[in-house]
Amino acid sequence: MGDALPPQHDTDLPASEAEIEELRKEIDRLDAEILAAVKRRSEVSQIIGRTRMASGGPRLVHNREMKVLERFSELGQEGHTLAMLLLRLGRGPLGR
Ligand SMILES: O=C(O)C(=O)C[C@]1(C(=O)O)C=C[C@@H](O)C=C1
Repeated sequence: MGDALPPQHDTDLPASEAEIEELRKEIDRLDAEILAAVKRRSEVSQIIGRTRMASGGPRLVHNREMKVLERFSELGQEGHTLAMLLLRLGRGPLGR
């Protein structure tokens, strides 16, 4: 990941045009990975939810949701928002 590039530090000069191009490619690759992971996460979450409800269980599991929120809280308030969105995506169209 990014091993063709020199180490980057906050004090470095801005990246060259060529480096910007490489970095944008890295962003494009990361976005594709993130999108695939979010789609899969939503599928898995919906499978669990449907299975639980089919056997009479609750739609939501509070302590699991707390764990997800905690996990993303290292990113601060935006991490909390991101975790909430992931949980909403997992609920599917009926859960919003
Ligand atoms: O872990 C579960 O039991 C799930 O149903 C998954 C999940 C999630 O998306 O993380 C979704 C809904 C629940 O309220 C808690 C967690």
